[in-house]
Amino acid sequence: MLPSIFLTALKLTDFRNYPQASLVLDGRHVVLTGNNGSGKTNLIEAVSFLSPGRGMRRAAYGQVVRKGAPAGFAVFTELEGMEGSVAIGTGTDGAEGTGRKVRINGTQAASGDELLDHVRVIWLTPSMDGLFTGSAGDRRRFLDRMVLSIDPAHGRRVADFERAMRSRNRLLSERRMEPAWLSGLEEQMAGLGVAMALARRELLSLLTGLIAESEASSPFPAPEIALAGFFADAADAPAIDLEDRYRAMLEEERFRDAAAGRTLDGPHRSEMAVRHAQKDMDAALCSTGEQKALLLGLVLAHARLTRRVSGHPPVMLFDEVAAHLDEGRRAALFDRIAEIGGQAFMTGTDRSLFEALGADGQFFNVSDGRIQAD
Ligand SMILES: Nc1ncnc2c1ncn2[C@@H]1O[C@H](COP(=O)(O)OP(=O)(O)OP(=O)(O)O)[C@@H](O)[C@H]1O
Repeated sequence: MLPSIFLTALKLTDFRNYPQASLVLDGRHVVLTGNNGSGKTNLIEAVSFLSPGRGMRRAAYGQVVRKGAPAGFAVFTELEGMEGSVAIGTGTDGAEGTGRKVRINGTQAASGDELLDHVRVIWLTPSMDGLFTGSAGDRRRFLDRMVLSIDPAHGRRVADFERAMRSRNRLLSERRMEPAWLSGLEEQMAGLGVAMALARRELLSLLTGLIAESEASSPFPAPEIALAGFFADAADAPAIDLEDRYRAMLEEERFRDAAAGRTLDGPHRSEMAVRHAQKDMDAALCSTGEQKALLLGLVLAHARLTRRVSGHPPVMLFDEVAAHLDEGRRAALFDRIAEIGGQAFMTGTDRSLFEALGADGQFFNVSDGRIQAD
């Protein structure tokens, strides 16, 4: 069994509907039950802040601070395995400003990406239900989050590409067509954009290999995933050729992009195509239940890949997942989680959904922003 990194303490201050909350955890799976609106999702959202970005709800800072709180919020965690602590928040530690700050072992991190050196967090939430039928942007973000777990430099790469693209868009919209300025930005976009596409391709190929390995034993349908949109047809072309091609295209399309007010083609428009392999059908055409099962299969494969690449099982957050599975699939989910080996946080309104976990679960009841061992 690979060494696990798990939360031993979680403390919240003025986070969502929690004025104060404190949990002592012992490494078992954490089960949170309670009525609708009690604060179960809020609690695991706090755990999702242990990954770069804005957490599983992509919430703005102002949304997570408890309504009426005198200052900012704080999320404090202690982790076994990294022997240290991670604190995220602002205001309450006397820090100036309103940005979200990350402190690792008491020292402010230069960027949230540093969290990936310590812990990886993966989640599945009801808001992801429409992933296959929803916007390409959501699928691209999901894909890029998966890439981060195998390649922590990916976040910076995407941010730098987008910054260069915004600068190019600004120049074009203002009709400032100075070739030297535009060429410099397009050069950056070509290098970063191709690196983005290659990192995505690598992730999908690793994930596909892993899904093929475990397909026979999985009760969840195997998703077939591929890159769609820009660079999808690039196959195994060398990076240098792709860069040349993209740079030439950007130069050629300056007037078209100026008219549109934005860069129309590029890896910022790529996304992920998912098919139900056994049915040979686009995931978007599958039934709601089949889509949920496909997504669960994808998230579990990603968890296994993260474990293989980082050397530690990820912390896994399953919001309202158990309630949508029949008894057999629920048991299979618990088995899969046990195989992966990391700490899982699971929510549901009904404690009986989790009875099969037995002594592997640490149970809490959540009621109106208060949490008690159950
Ligand atoms: N910034 C905030 N300040 C105070 N309360 C908030 C804030 N943001 C959200 N809430 C409240 O937190 C409550 C609990 O939300 P949460 O999503 O955690 O519920 P839940 O227990 O997961 O419920 P469900 O079973 O319905 O999904 C909601 O009633 C919401 O109004």
